[in-house]
Amino acid sequence: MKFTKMQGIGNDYVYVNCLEETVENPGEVARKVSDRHFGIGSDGLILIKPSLEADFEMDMYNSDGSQGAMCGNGIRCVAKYVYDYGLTDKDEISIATKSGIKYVKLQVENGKVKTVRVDMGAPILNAGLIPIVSENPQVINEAITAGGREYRMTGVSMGNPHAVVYIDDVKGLDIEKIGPLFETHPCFPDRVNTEFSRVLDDHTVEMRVWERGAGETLACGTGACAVAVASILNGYVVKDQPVTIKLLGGDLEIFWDQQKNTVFMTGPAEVVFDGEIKL
Ligand SMILES: N[C@H](CCC[C@H](N)C(=O)O)C(=O)O
Repeated sequence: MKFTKMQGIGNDYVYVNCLEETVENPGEVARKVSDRHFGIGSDGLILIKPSLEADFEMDMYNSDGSQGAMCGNGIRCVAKYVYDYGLTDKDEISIATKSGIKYVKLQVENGKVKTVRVDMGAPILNAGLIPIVSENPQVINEAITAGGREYRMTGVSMGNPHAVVYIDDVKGLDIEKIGPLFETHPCFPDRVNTEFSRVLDDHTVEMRVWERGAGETLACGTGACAVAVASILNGYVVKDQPVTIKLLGGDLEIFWDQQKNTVFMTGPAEVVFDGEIKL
């Protein structure tokens, strides 16, 4: 199977052009190729497919083989792939995902995509739709107990579920211990991606993420969007202006246009190498 390894601020996936390759049992393939010792090494597998409703389709799988509904760092790399590898010459493209069609704008330099701006769509705040079990219609700064400690969380879906938790010491967090406790917490029926965040100033938030189905990754695009939305809802950062989200792998610029109620994410996408693997 031919593949291209790509990364968006360190959130790395194996990309397969399914206009040329056929991938049977993608969940199993994701588990196999993601292994950083016996496989290629990645946070998961992303299939680039033809689409009848959009220019292309993105089909994303976490490293545990579970299918994700949306992937922010992944969609930027899909956009780069289809332009740089000659599948399109358009600099504005539509990509169908399990959480709807997303529209992306490419910033091209010397014939290659450098950065991508994605319209990530409207944040979903209704608890039942995220989903988060709560007696409140929205989960804003709500108490949750995990590992015998109480945290305050804000729930946001960007097509996939996120719990944004504000803590004082992001760098020193034992995320390997607390991350799984959130991921499998009974109040998240579909599991959850958890962003452990600290507000640095009224335009900047730092975060680390424990991803559903992948563990700690260096970055999470949908998670960065969730953190920006949660930080605005809690009044921690300015409204109607871009917010910088600082992740282990780099920064993303997030702008929640509350007039249009849609979230824009802007960031880089890089090719690491092309390869072929015998499955
Ligand atoms: N683990 C996520 C999918 C990947 C999201 C993340 N890598 C991003 O960039 O948005 C989930 O199961 O919902």
